[in-house]
Amino acid sequence: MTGKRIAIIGAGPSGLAQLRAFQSAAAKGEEIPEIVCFEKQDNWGGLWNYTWRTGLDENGEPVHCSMYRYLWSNGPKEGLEFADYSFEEHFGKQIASYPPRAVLFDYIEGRVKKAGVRDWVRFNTAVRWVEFDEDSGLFTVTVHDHAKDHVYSETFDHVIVASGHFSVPNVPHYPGFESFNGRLLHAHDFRDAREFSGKDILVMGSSYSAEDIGSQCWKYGAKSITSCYRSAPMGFHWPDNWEEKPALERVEGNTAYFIDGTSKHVDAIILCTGYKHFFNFLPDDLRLKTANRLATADLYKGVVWVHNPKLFYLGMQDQWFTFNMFDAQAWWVRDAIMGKIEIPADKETLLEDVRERETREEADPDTKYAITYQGDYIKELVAETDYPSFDIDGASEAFFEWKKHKAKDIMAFRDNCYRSVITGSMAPVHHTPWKDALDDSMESYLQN
Ligand SMILES: Cc1cc2nc3c(=O)[nH]c(=O)nc-3n(C[C@H](O)[C@H](O)[C@H](O)COP(=O)(O)OP(=O)(O)OC[C@H]3O[C@@H](n4cnc5c(N)ncnc54)[C@H](O)[C@@H]3O)c2cc1C
Repeated sequence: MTGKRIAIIGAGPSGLAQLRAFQSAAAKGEEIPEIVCFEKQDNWGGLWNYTWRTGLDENGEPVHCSMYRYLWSNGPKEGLEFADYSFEEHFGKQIASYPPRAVLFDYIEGRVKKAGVRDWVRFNTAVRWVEFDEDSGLFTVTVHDHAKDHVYSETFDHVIVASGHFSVPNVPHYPGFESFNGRLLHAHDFRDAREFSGKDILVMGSSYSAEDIGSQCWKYGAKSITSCYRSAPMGFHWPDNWEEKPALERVEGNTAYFIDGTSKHVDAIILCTGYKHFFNFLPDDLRLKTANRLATADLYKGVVWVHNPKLFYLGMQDQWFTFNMFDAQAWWVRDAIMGKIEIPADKETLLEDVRERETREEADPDTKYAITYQGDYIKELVAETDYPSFDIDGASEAFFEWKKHKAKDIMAFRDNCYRSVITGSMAPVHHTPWKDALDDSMESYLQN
């Protein structure tokens, strides 16, 4: 141990990447700081730690999970595979490209189980407040240990915020919502598509949640899907009983009225209207305020808080890449903390880096460019650490193919398969159960 103490907030994929990064240095005989990871849930995995609960959890904390019962990987697994722990290593064979939620949870967990870092996590422990003291140069982290029902504080040299940003829903209001005669919910609280079987559903929004929740409801028997957009339609070839409309204007009884003058009877409205970056445990001087974008505000190299470089954030970007990007960030943050990477002392230099990233992002909003942009970002970080280098352009290629396959057949794109850039082997074809089978269990999936 170096004598330093590090607090990690959250044991989702980002926080777990950080644990693995430090453990891999320790495994090479390097002296590492003391690591304490605070996790408010009773298990690790973050959003992938599925719960049926909505609203408050068993401790009275807001439920973190925004995933649903029949959630299957949205992007191809070849775009997110860990470079130091392949799917083949975990499952003993290559698996299909779009696994169900439980399979991805198992994979994420497999690596940290192997690393033996569970003791570094304090479960059922919610971070309540973080403060920085200029004189001592230390952070005080105050937490609530729900198991003991005890609030306590400890000091740390660095804090790494890995608490995610897809849990606090952005909930708009429209006239008539208060007297709507059906079910009205945000995607954060959507759990089981079967609830909407036989119903006319309005899905508000045009991003992944709208696409996927609408598709789920359709596949599990909704009578009709109407989706409405603010800026542009999703533009896929939807089934006959799926209609895209422009923005909602108001609701009266069970009728939704749209700005083009049309209307539709709906039984349920699902708000796929996004999430907020929300950190109620951080004071103004430490709190990230950013839109969901590739170049987050105020983060040097996408991870260092420019106003206090002892504080780091992981996974705060809009996400094309996920697990491998969190790894690239976590390895980089580890090396910055361990003094192997130097963070410029001059704040202006840090801000210049942020501005340069913003300018580059704004130069071309095209999707293909966004994937390349984020791939280049990962390359940049990986080049500075000992994270195993891998074919990031190949991983980007999987995303390009994914976009093409979605455009071709949005309801069956998950039947496609891609080549692993880590092991080089091709994923087997798997026909996802999109019409009849409700079985998304890991056992059933792995039998294919
Ligand atoms: C509906 C949905 C579908 C998705 N599908 C995919 C997909 O198919 N493929 C993909 O790669 N990505 C997907 N994602 C993206 C997802 O963001 C990432 O896969 C990943 O979960 C992000 O990891 P994270 O660790 O940054 O955040 P999270 O997974 O959100 O984990 C954050 C952790 O921090 C903990 N925490 C929060 N606040 C506190 C606190 N105050 N004190 C202590 N602990 C705290 C939480 O309990 C949680 O465990 C999806 C996201 C959503 C919402």
